[in-house]
Amino acid sequence: MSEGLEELLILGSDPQAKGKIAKLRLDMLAAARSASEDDAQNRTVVEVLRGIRQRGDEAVAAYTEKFDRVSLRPDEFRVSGDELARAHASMDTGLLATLREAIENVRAYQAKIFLGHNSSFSDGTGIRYTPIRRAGVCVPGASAPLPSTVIMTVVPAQVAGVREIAVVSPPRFEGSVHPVILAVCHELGIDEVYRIGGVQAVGALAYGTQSVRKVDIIVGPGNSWVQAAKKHVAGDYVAIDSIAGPSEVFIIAGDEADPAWVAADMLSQAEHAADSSAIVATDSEPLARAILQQLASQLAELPRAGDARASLQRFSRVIVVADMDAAVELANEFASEHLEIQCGSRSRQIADRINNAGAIFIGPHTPVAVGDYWAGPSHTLPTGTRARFSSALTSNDFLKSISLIEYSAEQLAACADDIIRLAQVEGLDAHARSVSIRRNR
Ligand SMILES: NC(=O)c1ccc[n+]([C@@H]2O[C@H](COP(=O)([O-])OP(=O)(O)OC[C@H]3O[C@@H](n4cnc5c(N)ncnc54)[C@H](O)[C@@H]3O)[C@@H](O)[C@H]2O)c1
Ligand SMILES: N[C@H](CO)Cc1c[nH]c[nH+]1
Ligand SMILES: [Zn+2]
Repeated sequence: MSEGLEELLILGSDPQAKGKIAKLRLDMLAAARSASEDDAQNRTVVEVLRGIRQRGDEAVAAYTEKFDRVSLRPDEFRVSGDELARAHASMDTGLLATLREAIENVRAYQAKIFLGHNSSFSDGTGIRYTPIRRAGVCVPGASAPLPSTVIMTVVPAQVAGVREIAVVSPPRFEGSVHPVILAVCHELGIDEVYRIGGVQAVGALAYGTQSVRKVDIIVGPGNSWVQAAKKHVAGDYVAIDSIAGPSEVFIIAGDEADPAWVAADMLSQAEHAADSSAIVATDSEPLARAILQQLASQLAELPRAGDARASLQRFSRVIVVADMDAAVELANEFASEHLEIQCGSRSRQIADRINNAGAIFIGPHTPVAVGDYWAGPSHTLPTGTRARFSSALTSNDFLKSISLIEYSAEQLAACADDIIRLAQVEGLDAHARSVSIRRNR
């Protein structure tokens, strides 16, 4: 048995297994929901947002100093065009070629699934879609700078036709944003980039300050602070996408799965941050034990082992279930951001039974990294069981629709009595009159 990781194993035959799984889920839920309760994080988020609303730039600078330990004047929030161009010019050409291909994959997929096509029907109804005018995009930069997130958020917005896109990312790289993040922004034609992050950046985008113009929608992943802030401003000040917090993977593995591959995929999400999660459900106890052994040996070789070990200990388990039905039930209950199915030829059939997941990765050759970087669907995905009601970020999230109704005199005459009857039953006489008054014209 692998040293130090035995505690991750939950055997279905253990009388306490149900309790252990329920506790894991509750602990994860509590962490994911913390900002909705009256707790310390919530109080800080409210205080920071109030500061930004009342004092604008001055508060953004003060909280950037406090939380990011970077001192910036408001006229330094925005990254200059020169810095963006320099970052782009100094990018390795091989990396640039790879990024361009990833961008094309995302653009092609987001265009294929785009629903924003106007319709007008012969019955006098129709719908017109318009892109949201101005979007703010959060790009993580504290645990690790994530240039891929620029692609996975900006490209869907561009496909939808969003005219103005402002990117925010914390100033964690020599007081600025990581150059590859800047280079990708430049490559995508984004020239509005701010070296601010966390709650203060979400507040600046939501309310507007002297140097940051208010946006209409804020999207993108981030730590629990960023997501808590998005939740606070949502609906009143701006729209948001989903709550896309600390990364998660749930893996359904059959005895045909390779334990080394399963362990590698667990670690690939566990390394994101100390509050990430990686859970396996398998009907094979020998596989479960082999995965734990692999986890221990691969963890020892991982540069970001600290975060990965912490997230393994907090929110990760290898659960031995009675059969695949039980694994499917657990997967639907955990509603994970990423769901991998490594069950050989049964994988696709099992995938058909999943209702709750941000994205499903089917078969042994589809590690989450394929979606993180390459395939086309956005890697911005709902976490904390919110895949029960939220979805991956897509080009469609940047659309709003306007309903259209245009009746002729004949159409109105044909339904006048019915409308009048419905208005009268609600006691709304003026509604009824607005129809009857048109009758004899
Ligand atoms: N669900 C998804 O789609 C998805 C995609 C990519 C990344 N992620 C996740 O995004 C997260 C990115 O995390 P990150 O660490 O890079 O952070 P981040 O860049 O999202 O946010 C960092 C900011 O949080 C603020 N902050 C940190 N601690 C604070 C505190 N104690 N009080 C007030 N503010 C505080 C600071 O301003 C800091 O700049 C990871 O958990 C990763 O797993 C999720
Ligand atoms: N796995 C993350 C989403 O939870 C996305 C990402 C970016 N870079 C690497 N991975
Ligand atoms: Zn990842």
